[in-house]
Amino acid sequence: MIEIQGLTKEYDGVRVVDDLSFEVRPGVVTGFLGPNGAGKSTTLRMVLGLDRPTAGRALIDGRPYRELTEPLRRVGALLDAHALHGGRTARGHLRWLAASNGLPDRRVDEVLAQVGLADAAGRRIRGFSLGMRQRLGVAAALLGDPPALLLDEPVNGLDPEGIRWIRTLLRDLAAEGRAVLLSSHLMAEMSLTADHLVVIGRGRLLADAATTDFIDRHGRPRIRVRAVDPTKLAALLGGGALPEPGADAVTAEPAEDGAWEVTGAAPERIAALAAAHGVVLYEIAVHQDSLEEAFMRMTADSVDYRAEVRP
Ligand SMILES: Nc1ncnc2c1ncn2[C@@H]1O[C@H](COP(=O)(O)OP(=O)(O)OP(=O)(O)O)[C@@H](O)[C@H]1O
Repeated sequence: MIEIQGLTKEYDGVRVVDDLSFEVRPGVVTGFLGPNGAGKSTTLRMVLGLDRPTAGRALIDGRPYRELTEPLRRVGALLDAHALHGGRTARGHLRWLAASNGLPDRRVDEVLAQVGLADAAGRRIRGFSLGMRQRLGVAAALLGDPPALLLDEPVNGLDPEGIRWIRTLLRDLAAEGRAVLLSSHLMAEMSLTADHLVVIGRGRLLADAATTDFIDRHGRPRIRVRAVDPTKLAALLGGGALPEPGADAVTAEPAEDGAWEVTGAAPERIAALAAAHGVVLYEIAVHQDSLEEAFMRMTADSVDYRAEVRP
């Protein structure tokens, strides 16, 4: 379990992480999202004791990272896949890490196999592709078999097979009861991997919710409608038949192939209206926004919100 409590970081008087509080719970993949410069990496560095908070604290199993006696057994991290000694072999790098952290040598070959690098174990890291470096970084994070994992952009540089591999790996690690925190800008991937989302903007917490709840809350379902006679449908929906007095904003816009897209009205109501006007529908389908659309809408809202609270 990772607990972030009132975490704050200022650089030269500028707050880049601002009173942030959230938990990364065991058994769950938590996605950590935010626009560029939102403060994600700074937060992860503070959790790992690489940066000192200006205020607040980050706890791993109840203790700050710097107080952990065997840190690699408590938390594994992938921060920057480039920060590797190129002259070492993959196995050499992991053996050095295991030895300096009091971890059994047998773990080295176990994690190399787990990340699919067994065949490249004896090769020097400088010849590794970015994807191979990412896998080696994941191997290092897993070396101490830790109950918590932090991964900053782990799919960076991975091909589609690698992306699928990491998704399955992270979901399996969470299913084993580990707490997994994952940052990524790839929204489609995030929506497939993360059960829970923590979203920050300019260092502040914007959302802490189950992924499905986040999309339901910030996405806007659209109802796609098609009729046997598109002209009749256009006359009905384009003629403003849908909005009722006092109703929430209802929009009806033409889409391709004579279809219309309606927001703000229930599908039952659209079907009933069409039936009442003798318009025969042959398609009526609800489309929920993707995580990306929900995220864009949410962070756009947050810009307005910040404009209100910050002069
Ligand atoms: N050592 C530092 N000194 C001064 N400012 C810093 C330092 N490290 C980060 N910052 C600033 O803090 C802010 C947050 O940066 P951070 O890298 O944490 O964001 P991020 O959410 O990880 O962004 P990205 O998605 O681009 O990786 C940025 O404005 C950055 O310029």
